Amino acid sequence: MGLPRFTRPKGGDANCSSPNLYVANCGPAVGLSFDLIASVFNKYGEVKGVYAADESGTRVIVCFDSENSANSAMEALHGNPCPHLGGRSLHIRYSVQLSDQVKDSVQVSLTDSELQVPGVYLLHDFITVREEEGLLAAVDSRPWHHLAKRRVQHYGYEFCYETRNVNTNQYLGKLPSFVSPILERTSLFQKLGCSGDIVLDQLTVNEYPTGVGLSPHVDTHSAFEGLIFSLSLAGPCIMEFRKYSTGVWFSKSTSNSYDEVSDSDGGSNFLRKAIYLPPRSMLLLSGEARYAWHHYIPHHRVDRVKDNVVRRGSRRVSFTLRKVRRGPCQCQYPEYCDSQK
Ligand SMILES: O=C(O)CCC(=O)C(=O)O
Ligand SMILES: [Fe+2]
Repeated sequence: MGLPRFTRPKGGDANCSSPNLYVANCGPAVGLSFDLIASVFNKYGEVKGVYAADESGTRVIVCFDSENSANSAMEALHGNPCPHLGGRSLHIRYSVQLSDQVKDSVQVSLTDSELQVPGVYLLHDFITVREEEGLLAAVDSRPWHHLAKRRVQHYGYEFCYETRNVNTNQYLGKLPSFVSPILERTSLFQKLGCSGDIVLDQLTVNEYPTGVGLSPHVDTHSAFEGLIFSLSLAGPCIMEFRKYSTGVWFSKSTSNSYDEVSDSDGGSNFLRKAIYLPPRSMLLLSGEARYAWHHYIPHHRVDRVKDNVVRRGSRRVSFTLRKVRRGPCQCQYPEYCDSQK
């Protein structure tokens, strides 16, 4: 099923009758499934579909077969606590045409082969649930460094968000032993045809509260070598990949900590793809994906994945494993490369 082509009405549009209703204060983020919402609205006429109105998870579009049905539902349900929807008071308006945000959505792939970004590899269930618990306990027992919207830990070398680089003279020591099994297992990617000797010496642990993402960026070429691994723990997210038509080695965002970003970035001068990263999956960025594509985690509480709406967990923790570069980058993508500027 495609995305709905309706949105919240603005100004005078609110009074225009329509078979489609914009319903606020209900949705998957407050524990009300689309099926449940459809069953309640079905009492007033045939519901053709219930869709996320935006990424909040608390606003939906209910599409009826006729304006009459929508009118009846509006009269009965607007502003009143609804016992079948957790007693919530619904705020309902008639819905109008296609929003930019909906137009802005991108199909989300489940696998690397479906994604078709050269150099992206994704292995599901890279670690077990037990291992995941162990890794989360290990990092939770260590001090977190607070950024504006998320918390981080650095091992091996500190990553400096102002310069987007590492200070190679400041070695923090070997990577902690709790990542050793993961480091060993990265050899699985070689079997997938990903070449390169993998001696990783830098780990950044990111903890994203629900709804927090990461602005579009290319990991600085001069800071890290060509393989970047990212293990997802605790909660899922989607990662979007953008290939800009003109090379920009620095992030599109103005923020140093990768925190601030507008979800809508025009969208016309770049190619967009997205992949779903479930907990315990390991992502590898190599080659073109690592050097020439921006990666980005949209700031969503819920993600649309195929025909499902997937809620982000209460947090997502990622382990990004990289190898610090010792000389200038000599990649094949000079237009994206800070070493070759
Ligand atoms: O959280 C992630 O999976 C990605 C983190 C990332 O891109 C980075 O630290 O540069
Ligand atoms: Fe990154």
